[in-house]
Amino acid sequence: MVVSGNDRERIMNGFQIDNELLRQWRRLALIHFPTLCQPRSAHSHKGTFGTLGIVGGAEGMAGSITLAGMAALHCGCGKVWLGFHQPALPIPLLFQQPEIMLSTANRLLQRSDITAWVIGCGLGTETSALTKLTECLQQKSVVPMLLDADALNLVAQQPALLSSRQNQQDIILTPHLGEAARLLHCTIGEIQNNRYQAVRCLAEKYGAWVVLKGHQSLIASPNGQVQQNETGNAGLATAGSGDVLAGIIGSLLAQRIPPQQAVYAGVWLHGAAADILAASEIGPIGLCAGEIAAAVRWLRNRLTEPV
Ligand SMILES: NC(=O)C1=CN([C@@H]2O[C@H](COP(=O)(O)OP(=O)(O)OC[C@H]3O[C@@H](n4cnc5c(N)ncnc54)[C@H](OP(=O)(O)O)[C@@H]3O)[C@@H](O)[C@H]2O)[C@@H](O)CC1
Ligand SMILES: Nc1ncnc2c1ncn2[C@@H]1O[C@H](COP(=O)(O)OP(=O)(O)O)[C@@H](O)[C@H]1O
Ligand SMILES: [Mg+2]
Repeated sequence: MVVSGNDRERIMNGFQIDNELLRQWRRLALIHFPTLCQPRSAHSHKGTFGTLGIVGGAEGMAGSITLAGMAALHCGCGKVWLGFHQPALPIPLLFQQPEIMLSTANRLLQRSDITAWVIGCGLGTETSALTKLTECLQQKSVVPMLLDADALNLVAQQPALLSSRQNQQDIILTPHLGEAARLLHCTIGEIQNNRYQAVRCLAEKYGAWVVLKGHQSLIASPNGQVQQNETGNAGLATAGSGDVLAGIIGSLLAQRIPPQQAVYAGVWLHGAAADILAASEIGPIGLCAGEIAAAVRWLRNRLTEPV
């Protein structure tokens, strides 16, 4: 592919982005998420960038926890521990029994180095998951926690699960329209027609940050302030892109970025990565989780360069 010689386009690692757009994004990031624009110290080590604990990956859904973990590392956190399913150990399917998975999650819960949690990627909804979720929520060390997918479905069944948590302000919920409808006990159509009211209602009901995912996702703060995200495209309409978002936001939380920055930055990076891919030779159709995570990494590195 012939690349125009002027400074408007730049091909790096297979990604292309208009330099003026990149300058705009850098200026926006410097204002709204300045932490993302700081280059790394030469003396950093993996502990510098925090540890994300991910609980999920129930039988048959190991992919979701792996996608979230991969995305988290691409977005810069130092370590990721997966509870329930250890993809590094090729556990044959027959060994993916709840008791084995629970023992893995129990070991994870004992760790003292976890700086943020993601609960729910493929959590499944059998009672052991509920037990695990409850224990995670009541963790003595109150670190930020993102709930996605089946964790949201469990909270929809048992709203009191969240009330046990001391500081709701460091909880992030990331429902798509289907999960939001379950949380609000209404139809998807009602959510679709009243997105701002729905996301605000969820944030106030649970006292948490809420991302109502979809085209131009909405983000509500615990006190009901709503912002609309302007990045992203329909290339994200593929299975796993929500798990990747959970990994991205979880990664930023694990890096000790405050929830209000981590939520906005995570949703913005996720959509911007999809926009980079859609504008490249790849095109918008069928973006896969690995490409989105790689584009997030590429963009994070560009944001640390001078405007
Ligand atoms: N590789 C793996 O292991 C993966 C595992 N995963 C794990 O699978 C679990 C189930 O997650 P899930 O989102 O696939 O199913 P679920 O929440 O029951 O939604 C289906 C229902 O809701 C609707 N609906 C959904 N989205 C909507 C939207 N945006 N806007 C509107 N409607 C929407 C949808 O509508 P329909 O398809 O009927 O049009 C249907 O009615 C979860 O734990 C997740 O982590 C996945 O992450 C993928 C990769
Ligand atoms: N048409 C679209 N435009 C922009 N973003 C989209 C679109 N469709 C889906 N997305 C994004 O993709 C992700 C889908 O999340 P989710 O449905 O939970 O996926 P999964 O559970 O399969 O990983 C969300 O972040 C959502 O905002
Ligand atoms: Mg999902």
